[in-house]
Amino acid sequence: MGATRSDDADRVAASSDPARRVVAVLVAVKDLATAKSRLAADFSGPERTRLVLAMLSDTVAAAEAASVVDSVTVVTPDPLVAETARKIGARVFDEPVGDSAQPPDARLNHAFASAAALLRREEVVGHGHGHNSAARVDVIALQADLPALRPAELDQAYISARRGGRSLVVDHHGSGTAALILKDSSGELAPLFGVDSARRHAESGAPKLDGIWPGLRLDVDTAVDVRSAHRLGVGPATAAVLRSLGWSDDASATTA
Ligand SMILES: Nc1nc2c(ncn2[C@@H]2O[C@H](COP(=O)(O)OP(=O)(O)OP(=O)(O)O)[C@@H](O)[C@H]2O)c(=O)[nH]1
Ligand SMILES: C=C(OP(=O)(O)O)C(=O)O
Repeated sequence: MGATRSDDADRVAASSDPARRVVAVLVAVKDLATAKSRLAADFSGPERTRLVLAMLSDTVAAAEAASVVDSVTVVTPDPLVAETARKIGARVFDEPVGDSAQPPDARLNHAFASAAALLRREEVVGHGHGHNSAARVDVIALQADLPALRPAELDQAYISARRGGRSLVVDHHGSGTAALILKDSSGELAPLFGVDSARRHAESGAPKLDGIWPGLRLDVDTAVDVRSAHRLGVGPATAAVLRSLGWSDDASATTA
């Protein structure tokens, strides 16, 4: 949502441009009680909650600042996540509290798939107002825990994504998916997040995008990842939480 794309004049222009594509970022966050369990050995429950919300805030802010992005939507069953997301300008899709018999990855993929389908059914992305049947919606399903994400990384990944289907940004481990991009296609997002998702997304036809995007690829799951992100340079919300936990800003990079 770079400086000029989100104002009213642009929306009017967009509604009269049949070729214009709308780019919607979609972020999924599970309930805070179970989020980031792999950080439990290093951070208390309340610290994890603050960290998850801060990383979400920095991820959403960076996505909102990307020039190619028109809207950011957070899909979550958690009211505090929803409140945080709204405060920073994201839309929220409330997800029904999951069926505990359903495997966690299935819940996540269902949340992404149904939110993507809903976004693409809407005639106008933005705040759901207006009538722009010509709008075509591209979807970037993005991890919620990318505190070192730079807007330009997301711009470059979207621009390099292939048209007519899905593309994949592999995470820093090489096994997970940092982003799944559906561009200029009437096909489905068909998300396959979960263990080994990079391989499964690739095998299902999504090419892996090349690019030096350390912040985009650095999804934070473990304490080692927190340290890597801190060194790379995290956004202001995450920096504030880590500072409050005694982490020195000197350890983090200062480059934008
Ligand atoms: N909306 C929604 N988001 C989910 C769901 N399951 C996982 N997510 C989100 O998807 C991303 C990856 O999920 P996981 O790696 O399973 O969970 P995590 O909280 O990051 O970390 P761990 O608990 O350590 O596995 C995180 O942003 C989660 O919050 C779900 O059922 N619904
Ligand atoms: C669910 C995924 O992420 P994580 O690394 O957070 O488990 C994934 O990469 O598909």
